[in-house]
Amino acid sequence: MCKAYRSAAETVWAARDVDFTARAGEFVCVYGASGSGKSTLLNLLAGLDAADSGEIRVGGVDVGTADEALRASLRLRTVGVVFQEHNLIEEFTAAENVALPLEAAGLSVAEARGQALDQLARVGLAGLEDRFPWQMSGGQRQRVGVARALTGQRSVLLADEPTGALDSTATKELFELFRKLCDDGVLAVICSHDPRCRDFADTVYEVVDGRLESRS
Ligand SMILES: Nc1ncnc2c1ncn2[C@@H]1O[C@H](COP(=O)(O)OP(=O)(O)OP(=O)(O)O)[C@@H](O)[C@H]1O
Repeated sequence: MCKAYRSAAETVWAARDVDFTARAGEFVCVYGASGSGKSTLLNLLAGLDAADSGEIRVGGVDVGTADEALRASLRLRTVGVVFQEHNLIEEFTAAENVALPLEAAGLSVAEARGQALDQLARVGLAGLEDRFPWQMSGGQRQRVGVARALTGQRSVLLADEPTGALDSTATKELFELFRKLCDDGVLAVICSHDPRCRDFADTVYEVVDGRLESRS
């Protein structure tokens, strides 16, 4: 699979001959220099951007040829994304933030809250459901983001520098959570500059000028 950004002045290869497969339960760590193509890779996997050539299959869906409705459905049912900043809605509690995509998918408020509480317990936040983001630590807020990304039985977790705003202890705890979730069957592709990510991963790649080079 290839992806280039072209302008009159230059062509930047953000993904070059990328060829990889990952399975349910696998923790994939991707690292690389700034500008090497990590975010591009995640955006392509999430169907947020389109490749120039090649095929990307996520959970049986060909992301490349899927129309916007199918890609939106993929993000609602299969793939969840976590970013460096938690992107939670400050006026909503943890449970309301996690329930939001479920209500958008058509669940009743009560059903959505029930599933949100299950997901929050899964990420270690039982008892904190009714706190607002500003009443939680950075690590706890990222866990809410992970719970939201996995609602609706989504099983593929993509994260772009999820520990970028966290201290050392919260960083290690988040990697431990990703490991636990993968042991429960989640496929996680985590882009991280933090070398500790590699200690928890099954598979490690370095992105070098858009190429994915195996490091495990
Ligand atoms: N929309 C765009 N238009 C033009 N070039 C782009 C665009 N998006 C990304 N690029 C270029 O593609 C390359 C890969 O960018 P990408 O954001 O994937 O890198 P990254 O490894 O995630 O970097 P960082 O660690 O700094 O976030 C970079 O050279 C970047 O400048």
